[in-house]
Amino acid sequence: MVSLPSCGLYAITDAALLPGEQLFAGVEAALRGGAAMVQYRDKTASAKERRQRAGRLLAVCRSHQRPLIINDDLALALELDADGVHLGQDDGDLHAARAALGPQKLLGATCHGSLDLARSASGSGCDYLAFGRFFGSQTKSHAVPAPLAVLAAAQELQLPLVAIGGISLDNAGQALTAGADFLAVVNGLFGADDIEARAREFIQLIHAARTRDEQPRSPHDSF
Ligand SMILES: Cc1ncc(COP(=O)(O)OP(=O)(O)O)c(N)n1
Ligand SMILES: Cc1nc(C(=O)O)sc1CCOP(=O)(O)O
Ligand SMILES: [Mg+2]
Repeated sequence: MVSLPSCGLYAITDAALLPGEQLFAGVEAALRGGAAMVQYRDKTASAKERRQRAGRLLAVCRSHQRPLIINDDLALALELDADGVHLGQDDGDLHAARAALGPQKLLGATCHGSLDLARSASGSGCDYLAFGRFFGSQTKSHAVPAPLAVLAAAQELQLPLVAIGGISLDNAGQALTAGADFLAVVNGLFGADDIEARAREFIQLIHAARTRDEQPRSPHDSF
């Protein structure tokens, strides 16, 4: 059983950016670069192809002891004994998913910019809450915009918070400062010429933000 890290880079696959064998090489590179978690997201392949690809990705992730989350498809996650599933608002009931997965597997939910959705997801036994999109996304340009302030508001739920949507090296700091624990990235990671190096760059930003947060306040601080 691979558990959820406390923070990090959440690498989400894309069939157009990673065609054919590039899917496996790209995910391997992201993991070598230090990605904390991988999501297999594929809106175009057949059910058979998705089963084959997800099975191979699971082996890749297992070799790095990192969780593989299946997007949308609880049945596939259960069939493959993957590490968990990510469900959006139209992807099925979260309570039922938790019951089917059991307590050990990971369940993530899309909460857009809504604290009410986040509270409900938390009550359904989710392991992390995803918010976004925070920036313009090439992968999903029609995704509903969300304000960064929802990340501060969601701290009350005491679950890991995932920021998604148009995240790049240039704006990642804003999401981290606002309270994100994980950066979920598609194009900003898998669109890079050197995926491993890009993953390392994101992780440096995440670690820098964590280190800043953990620094004790100086006696000269005015707050
Ligand atoms: C980590 C993470 N956050 C949000 C999503 C989006 O899920 P959903 O709203 O179901 O949209 P699709 O990804 O299915 O298009 C996600 N996949 N992962
Ligand atoms: C899959 C997805 N969900 C979103 C949401 O807002 O729920 S945004 C998004 C696309 C993320 O890809 P990129 O990092 O390329 O913008
Ligand atoms: Mg979905």
